[in-house]
Amino acid sequence: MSKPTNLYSFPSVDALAPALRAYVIYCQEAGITRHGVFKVAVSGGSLPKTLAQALLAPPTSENDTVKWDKWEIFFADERAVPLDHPDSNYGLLKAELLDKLPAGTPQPVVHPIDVEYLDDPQELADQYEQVLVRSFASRDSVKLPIFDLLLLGCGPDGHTCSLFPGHELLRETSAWVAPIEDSPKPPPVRITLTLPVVTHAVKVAFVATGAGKKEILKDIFEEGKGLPCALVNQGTGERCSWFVDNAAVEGVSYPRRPFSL
Ligand SMILES: O=C(O)[C@H](O)[C@@H](O)[C@H](O)[C@H](O)COP(=O)(O)O
Repeated sequence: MSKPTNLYSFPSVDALAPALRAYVIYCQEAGITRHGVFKVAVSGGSLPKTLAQALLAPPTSENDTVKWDKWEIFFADERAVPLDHPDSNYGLLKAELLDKLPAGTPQPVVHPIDVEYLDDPQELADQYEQVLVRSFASRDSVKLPIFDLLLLGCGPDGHTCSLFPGHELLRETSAWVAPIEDSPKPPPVRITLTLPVVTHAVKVAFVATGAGKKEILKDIFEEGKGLPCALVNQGTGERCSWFVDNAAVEGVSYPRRPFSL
């Protein structure tokens, strides 16, 4: 039986950001040690902004370095829209983070969706799965891709990636990437990593901030209720860490841990 998920709570987003940075750099170093690169997937929503606050801060020591040229960035979920559309998660990450890297920064490899397939969600997902197959193929017997880190958000209904409560996609067992055409959160057509891929990652980090999350965090941490975020917690145990502010966990009885690596 794995140990329980880590819940780290901070007084504010400003206090959370340096811890998130330290955690991401820890995962980066572990990835580089393992296979020379850092394979990370990110969600949309409020995450890219908080991530930017964490990662664009000046380094405080020699070990506190984001090695962008070792990063391979994937999308944990993406909306079926052009890359310059306001709903694009790629566009969001680019605007919030990638475009703000200081001039001369060695660039990460970024894997957006192939917009040629926007009109065919299944093909869009299959093509993105092929991107993963190519990227992870050098690893021994790849039954599932093993991301070094997944950086995820939590929706007010308990969804994560584009895995929504009660949706049949939660029962997907074979695809790595799946289409969804009836997302309750607009826009309706998206692709998403599937639950087996999410729970197979070396580490999973959720970032959830603001009082708007406290009711659902109660459900996720106290009762589970089969919510997608709770399923990730159950499938990953101590490999999963939540970075939240106090407002998001007010009244949640699950024990917080002091942040440490
Ligand atoms: O494309 C998306 O819609 C996101 O990937 C989604 O899974 C998001 O992470 C959550 O909805 C949390 O969003 P907030 O952080 O904005 O609440």
